[in-house]
Amino acid sequence: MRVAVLGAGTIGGAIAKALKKAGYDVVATRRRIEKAKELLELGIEVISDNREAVEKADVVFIAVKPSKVGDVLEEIADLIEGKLVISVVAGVSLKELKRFAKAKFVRAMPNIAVLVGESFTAYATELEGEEVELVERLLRTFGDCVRVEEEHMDAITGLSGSGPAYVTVFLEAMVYGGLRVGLPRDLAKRASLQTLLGTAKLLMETERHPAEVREWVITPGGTTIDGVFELEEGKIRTAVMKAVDAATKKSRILSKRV
Ligand SMILES: NC(=O)C1=CN([C@@H]2O[C@H](COP(=O)(O)OP(=O)(O)OC[C@H]3O[C@@H](n4cnc5c(N)ncnc54)[C@H](O)[C@@H]3O)[C@@H](O)[C@H]2O)C=CC1
Ligand SMILES: O=C(O)[C@@H]1CCC=N1
Repeated sequence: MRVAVLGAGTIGGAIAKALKKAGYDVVATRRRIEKAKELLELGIEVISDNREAVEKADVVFIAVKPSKVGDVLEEIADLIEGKLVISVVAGVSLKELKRFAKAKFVRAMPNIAVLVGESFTAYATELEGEEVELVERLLRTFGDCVRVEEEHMDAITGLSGSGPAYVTVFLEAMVYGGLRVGLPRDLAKRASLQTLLGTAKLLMETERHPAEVREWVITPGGTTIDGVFELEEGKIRTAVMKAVDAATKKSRILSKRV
């Protein structure tokens, strides 16, 4: 099966790599081919002609910026009639996509953890049966994947699409916390990262509520409660909720700019 990835930038490049690693034949396009050295080294064909890429492909991923998706779809409209086209473009609805071409569209939202096979990818589509099975086979090469109602896609974008950026802010703050109390940089980073990974794994494997796991850590009168007290004073919960809300709202208005 041959897959075209139009717009092999940050996420498109990650998608091309994941598909190639899973054994798919991948052709990718981007404006400046000289920036795609890593993809070429992996045996991914990189060209600048979207029409040539689509002609050769069974499935097409679109990973250009929201402001470019209309132009790209207009350019390839006749070639994607009846073809499976998966858009990972933030904020652009199935209805918008269908305005440009008669393709079998899927709206998906992965995150940058595609690079390590640990994305959370949600997708919405009107397709059924074997076509959805193919979509899932492709998206599973990125990590976990779930079908959702399209009404959730902007919120998914604001939560898990943008989420790695929020987590890195928190992680960096933890490392700085370690530096502040005198830990060497490497040790502070290693301790913070493993704590994040271990806590995520613990919550996933035990399926416990985060509050319950927090109670396991807080020894009455001990160290953790003093740390948690400071976090609550810094209003970390409202800060994170506001971040997700702002990114979701932005996703909702992006589609008006296509
Ligand atoms: N960066 C991320 O973590 C995620 C991004 N997305 C979505 O993916 C899309 C791309 O985002 P990024 O990868 O961050 O941006 P980017 O700027 O890194 O990548 C865009 C790529 O599109 C290429 N491009 C521009 N015009 C083109 C055209 N006419 N034909 C072919 N290629 C063209 C550019 O050369 C560039 O390589 C956006 O719509 C964004 O909403 C979705 C999920 C996660
Ligand atoms: O920042 C953005 O618009 C894209 C969508 C989700 C992650 N990055």
